[in-house]
Amino acid sequence: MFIPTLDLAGERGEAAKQLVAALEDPGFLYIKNVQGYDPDELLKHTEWFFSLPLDVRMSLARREWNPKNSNRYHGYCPVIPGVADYKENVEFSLDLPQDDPCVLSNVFYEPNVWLPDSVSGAADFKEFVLKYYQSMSDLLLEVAHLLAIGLGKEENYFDELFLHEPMSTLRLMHYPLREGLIPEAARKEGHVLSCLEHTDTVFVTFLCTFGYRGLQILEGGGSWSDVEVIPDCLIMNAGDALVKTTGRFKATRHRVVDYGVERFSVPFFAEPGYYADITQYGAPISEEAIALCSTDLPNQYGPWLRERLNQKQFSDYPTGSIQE
Ligand SMILES: O=C(O)CCC(=O)C(=O)O
Ligand SMILES: [Fe+2]
Repeated sequence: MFIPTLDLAGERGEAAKQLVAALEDPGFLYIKNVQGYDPDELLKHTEWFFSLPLDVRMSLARREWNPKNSNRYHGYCPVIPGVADYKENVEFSLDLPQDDPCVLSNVFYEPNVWLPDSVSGAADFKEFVLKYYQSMSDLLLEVAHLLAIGLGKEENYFDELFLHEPMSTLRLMHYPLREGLIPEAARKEGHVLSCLEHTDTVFVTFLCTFGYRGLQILEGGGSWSDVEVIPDCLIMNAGDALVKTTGRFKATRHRVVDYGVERFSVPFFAEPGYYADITQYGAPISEEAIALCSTDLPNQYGPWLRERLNQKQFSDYPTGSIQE
């Protein structure tokens, strides 16, 4: 399948048109010339985290996986035995001060969890994660501006979504070599999957897969197509919240095939603020948008996300784990 490339160093009007066309179909694109994006540095820090002893990683685990901890939404999620997805990840969001009213009242804004400085390398890791998070947040704003221009609106048309404590999530992922029995649910069309087919729930995702193959997207005709790795480009895809917000575009289904090699990837899930109204930007025109908008789900992003995650039943968010 042809996946177009958006060049952020190119002419903005042209880039805006390309962005809209790519989000329409195939719903995936490459982005090149992203400021602050250095995959080598990102891989170094990602590998560092997952090479820590399991008990150190588990010290950041969400309460679901480590009852001693209070964090429910951010932090570490280990490989879950018996589950078809075979991955571990650690997640970070906006680093708000502990006494911020959002932090005190809302599980989605709970503080990030960090390793103590006594763990050698932890301070560097934190500094890098915050820096990368900021680069991806800046990228989100630029993409939102191009999207607005491409739709014939004022550049700041979507800004309100992201002005107040955006909930974006940075996830560092590791797919270790599989051990033990492979659950039947992980076997599809002669492949073993390490991440099952899904759409992303968020606005858009900026994904780094380093040099690793394995990512596949579902084509209109129903067959799966490999997403080729292009060095120095991020992969971007549309999520359910973009479809709901704009009433158009395509949250393309994707999955990861296990080729029997260890794999790392880093998605940045770009998200509106908890209270952002995600219904106000346009009447639904795509079939998918009509389906997403016709439900009686909440219109504010945070409550909507909670419902969607509960509906989708991802293995890392068991129902109830992120209730208020
Ligand atoms: O690991 C990848 O390449 C993709 C991961 C993914 O799709 C996700 O975490 O939503
Ligand atoms: Fe995904």
